[in-house]
Formats: sequence, C-alpha cells, structure tokens
Amino acid sequence: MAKLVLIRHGQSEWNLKNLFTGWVDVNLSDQGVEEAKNAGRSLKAEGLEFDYAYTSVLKRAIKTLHFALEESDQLWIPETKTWRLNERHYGALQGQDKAEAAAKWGDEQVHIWRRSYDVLPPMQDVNAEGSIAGDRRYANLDPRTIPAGENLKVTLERVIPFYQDEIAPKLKDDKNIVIAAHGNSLRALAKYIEEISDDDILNLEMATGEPVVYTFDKDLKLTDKKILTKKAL
Ligand SMILES: O=C(O)[C@H](O)COP(=O)(O)O
Repeated sequence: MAKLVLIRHGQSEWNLKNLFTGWVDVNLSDQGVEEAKNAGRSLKAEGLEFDYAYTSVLKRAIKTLHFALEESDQLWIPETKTWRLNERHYGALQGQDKAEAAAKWGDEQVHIWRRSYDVLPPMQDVNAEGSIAGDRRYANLDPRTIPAGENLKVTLERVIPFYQDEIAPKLKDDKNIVIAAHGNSLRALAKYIEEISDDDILNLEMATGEPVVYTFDKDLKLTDKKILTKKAL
C-alpha cells in the first residue's frame, strides 16, 4: 500500500504579511520553520518512511521539505526539484496586500481570483518588478511555458502531467513519496487524486505545515486520506 504525503510549506514571510506571493521566492517565517519541523515530527510519529521526495524550486517549499525530513531522520532520500510544483503564478497580484486588494476590487472579485477554478488573475507584465524574466532557475524552460498569471485549471495542467509521468509510476511500484509544495499546486494535485469537481474545489483549503497522507492500493486506487493536524502533536 503506497503512501503519498503532501505538505504545504510552513507559514512564509509573505503569508504573515498577507501578500499575494505566487512565484516570488520568499522565505519561511519563524513560525513557518516551526510548522515544518512539527510536520516532520508528526511524520516520524506516524512511522512514515519515504523512498523519494519532490518539491518546487521555491525556498519556502524546499526548506519545509528539508526541515521535515531532518526531523524524521530522512534527509538522505533522493530529492527532485521542479518548477511544475511551484505555487500558482498570481500574475499582477503578486506583491499586493490581499486586504487592500479586497478593498480596491471588492471581496467577491478577490475571492474569485483566489479560489475559482478557471478565472485568471490579471496578467503580470514581463518587465514588472518581481517578474521572473532572466531568473537562471527558469533559463531552460521554453519561454512560452513560463506563465504570467495562472488559475487553478492552468496550474493543474502543468502539475498533473508531472504527477502522471514521475510520481504515479513510483506509487504503483509501492514506493512512498513525500511532496512539499504550495497551497494551490497541492490543491491541483488533491483535486486530481480525490476526483473533486470544479465547483467543490473552491472549498478545499490546505493548511500550512499539515501533512496530508494518501494511501493507494496496487492499482493506484485511493483507499485512505488522513490529515496529520497540528493540534495532534
Ligand atoms: O501565493 C500566495 O499568495 C499563497 O501562497 C496562496 O494564496 P491563496 O491563499 O490566495 O491561495
């Protein structure tokens, strides 16, 4: 029975400041570091042992993975970083205050940008401050692949092929996998794995630093989902 564990990164400095973040590479806050370590302790308490780890190319997820693996004595396992697990690109909203955006455009519009399945945020100008143009970590990507703003649907369309090609075959081979990534790249994965409808995905939230443990049978049918909540520690 293969296990797949999803961990949303611990609180980031921009989560703390309530800023739209997306592809901006911000660090974990002090609380986020503690959340990541706690996640690792709960993995250890559950006896979860992994064969492979995956994360994004953003430090809040990479560090969360490392803190969690260190706390569970598994820092040695093979690890892959990919832009495909990055947070959804929040377009021109990146860097803006979420409360100020709600005051400017209205709560409903901001909620639609944040949680609707297929409404795109305003696109980011390639020359805008904080744009990833020229960022070495994306240098090998086809420029047409680099987003200027994504909704959950577009995020899912880049996350799921990676899952199908890289992760699903390993789960089928009975390997245990941990993924440390982001609220919306993980919502996309959860939507696919749990077969959540386009409407119902609006209501799925991923808490920071709370591992979600999926169990699959040998045909990759989902047999169990368990959330290791923070208060369980
Ligand atoms: O990118 C961000 O701002 C957050 O990581 C997730 O944002 P959300 O809560 O609006 O989905």
